[in-house]
Amino acid sequence: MLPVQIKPGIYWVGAIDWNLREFHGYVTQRGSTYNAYLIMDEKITLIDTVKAPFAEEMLSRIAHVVDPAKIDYIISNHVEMDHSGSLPAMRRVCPNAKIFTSAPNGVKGLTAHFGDLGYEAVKTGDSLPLGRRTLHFVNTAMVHWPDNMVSYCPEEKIIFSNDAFGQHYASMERFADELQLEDVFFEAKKYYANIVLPYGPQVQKALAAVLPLDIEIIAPSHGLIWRSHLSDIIERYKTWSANESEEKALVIYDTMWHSTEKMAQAILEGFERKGVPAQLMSLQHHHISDIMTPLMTAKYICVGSPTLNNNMLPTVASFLTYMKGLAPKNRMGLAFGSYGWGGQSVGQVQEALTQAGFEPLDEMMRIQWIPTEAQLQEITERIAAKLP
Ligand SMILES: Cc1cc2nc3c(=O)[nH]c(=O)nc-3n(C[C@H](O)[C@H](O)[C@H](O)COP(=O)(O)O)c2cc1C
Repeated sequence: MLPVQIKPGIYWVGAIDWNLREFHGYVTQRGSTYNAYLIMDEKITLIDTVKAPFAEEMLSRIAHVVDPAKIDYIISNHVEMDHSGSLPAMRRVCPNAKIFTSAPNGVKGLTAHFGDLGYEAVKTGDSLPLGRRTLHFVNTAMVHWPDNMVSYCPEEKIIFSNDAFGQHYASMERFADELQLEDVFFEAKKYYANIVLPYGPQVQKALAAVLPLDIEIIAPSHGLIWRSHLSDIIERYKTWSANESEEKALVIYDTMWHSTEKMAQAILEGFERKGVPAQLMSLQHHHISDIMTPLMTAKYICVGSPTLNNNMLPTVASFLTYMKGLAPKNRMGLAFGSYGWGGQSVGQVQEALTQAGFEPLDEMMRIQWIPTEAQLQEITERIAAKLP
């Protein structure tokens, strides 16, 4: 339970949630961390806290540096409870510490969650002198809640970016460059796809406000800290926030008796024929949050469901609802599936893709009962014919 010094006088004092596997519907195979940071200055300052059950872990790390009762300032960059959940515990330990949060939504949100712990409102342009250092606040509303803000320390060139640039990744290492970078980028992509994707314009606004700053370290509130490869993660955020997709395809489906699966394979072959990288993703084997990662950068999204009691399968409906909420843009969609008599599922999938704003790649593809070889070949040819 040791703190980690990230710069002289600045410590990571967060908590490691090794066993976290589910985060409001997002599968976190690698666990997560809740990152809180302690700045030792004339005003001893804590940036964010940790999820409530981890308050003791955070306090024990702080205690290695300073008596937690001596903390003067607490900055709450984000109301969500994985970062604010230990504010009541901190209030008990240091009753006179000032808690700074965004105006007005940070104050409103923290009050709704924890009652009036005594909050001081700050907004973009405000700065807080700590002694040798200062903190500057930038409101980043809707990246990804209305209250979000980030805190920047110009003397140290550190931005405490809260959820932005974070990843769910439990490890003893604190810096991204201490691990396999591709794994960290992958988790950052999964995080963006499942949490931040609906807020592209707000991310771009936040990037415009923050990127002119002189930054050496990005210290997010989950996962690894960026002290190198800053331009790599920033470039990814620019691409993801612009909803830029690649010539790649996903064929996502569920099936009861494998007919829709055969159609999915035939569609996959169509992409293969035109050299478009494609991935087959069965909803029986892939969690919807894992589908979102490749989906975020794939242009062609094909979704298949057989008909069950006049409806699409619940797994497909669940995926489509989740995807619609995350609102990927600039995509082409295709609905397909097998049926026995009414065959309503395919039209329902088609409607969901239209509602999601996807342009149709082709007419929906419906096959009664078991597809024949000839029908499967026709599917492959139709897909190939539609591709550039
Ligand atoms: C429990 C059950 C309910 C079904 N309900 C419908 C239905 O309401 N309408 C329909 O057209 N087909 C219905 N079917 C038939 C399936 O859609 C058909 O068997 C289809 O080929 C299955 O495709 P799959 O092999 O991809 O699962 C039903 C099948 C089952 C097993």
